[in-house]
Order: sequence, then C-alpha cells, then structure tokens
Amino acid sequence: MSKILVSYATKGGDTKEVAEFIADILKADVIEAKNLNENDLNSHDGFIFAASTHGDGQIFANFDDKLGLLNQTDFNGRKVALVGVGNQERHGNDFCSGLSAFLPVLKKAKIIGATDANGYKFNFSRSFINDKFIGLVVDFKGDSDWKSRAEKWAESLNF
Ligand SMILES: Cc1cc2nc3c(=O)[nH]c(=O)nc-3n(C[C@H](O)[C@H](O)[C@H](O)COP(=O)(O)O)c2cc1C
Repeated sequence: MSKILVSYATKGGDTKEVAEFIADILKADVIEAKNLNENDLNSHDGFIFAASTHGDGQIFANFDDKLGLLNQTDFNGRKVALVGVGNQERHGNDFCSGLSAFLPVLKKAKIIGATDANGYKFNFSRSFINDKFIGLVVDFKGDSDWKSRAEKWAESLNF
C-alpha cells in the first residue's frame, strides 16, 4: 500500500481541519508544512499538499517557504494531489489562486485530483486551468457541506 503524506499550511486553522479530515479518510501521515523536511518527502510514495490563499491571491507563507524544498525534490513520477482553501464570496477575483504556486515546483510529479467548478461562484482563480481546478478547492467558511465534497474527492484519488 502507498504511504501517503498530507502536508498543510494554515493561518487560522481552517486548512489544518481540512487536511486532517482528508488524512483520516486515507489513513495518511500528516505534517504541518513549516516542519516538512527532505526526509518526509523521501519516505512517502504519494502526497497531498494543502494551503490556504492569503494576501493578494498568494499561497499562505508557511508553504511559500517550502516551495524551494519541493523544487529540489525529485518526485520521479510520484503522485501529488493539491488542496486549496479560500473564500469565494470575499475573494472571488482570486479564489484559491495561491494553490497554483505549487505547479512550477512539482516537476516530474504526477498531479492527480483535478476538480470541476460545480457549486462554486467566482470570477477568477489562477488555480482554474482548462475548465478545471488543479485540485480540490474548499470554501471553508462559505460551504457548510465542504466535508462531503472533500470526502468524495479523497475517495476518488488513486494513489
Ligand atoms: C488577508 C486575507 C486575504 C485573503 N485572500 C484570499 C484570496 O485571495 N483568495 C481566497 O480564496 N481566499 C482568501 N482569503 C480567505 C482565506 O483563505 C480563508 O479565510 C481560509 O479559510 C483561511 O484558511 P486558514 O485558516 O487555513 O489560513 C483571505 C483571507 C485573509 C484574512
């Protein structure tokens, strides 16, 4: 069985809750991104990286600080799924845009788990590419049903 690591960055705890919920379903290890190191990356077969969007559509700083580490990692075809947490009503011009910061540093990874925009209303997101979000996006404060969305998504992943 694949050994999966969920790593998350959160400002106020929303992304932590989402990450732990998903990790529980997949029986995955969980680590906060600020503690993520090379050893963690080398000892797992598949990954879920979860980050909220802050600032002007930026990935939350604690994962921004780890993008260099991810860039140096040879994912060698290993699978990575992405989770963005944001707020479509207040930040509909950049809904979960920060998630897109992972794309340039995940060279050689196989990115899985793209989703469609069903149920969302937003103007723009840098993470919405070719009519798909590049991963799961969660409107934590605006979507009281985020758990069923996240559960379906987690169960659909083929690590
Ligand atoms: C200053 C600030 C800027 C934000 N900018 C965005 C944004 O550009 N896009 C978005 O989707 N959400 C944005 N949000 C909403 C947060 O991503 C959202 O509240 C999220 O649930 C926070 O998760 P966290 O507690 O894990 O950091 C912003 C929130 C704050 C406080």
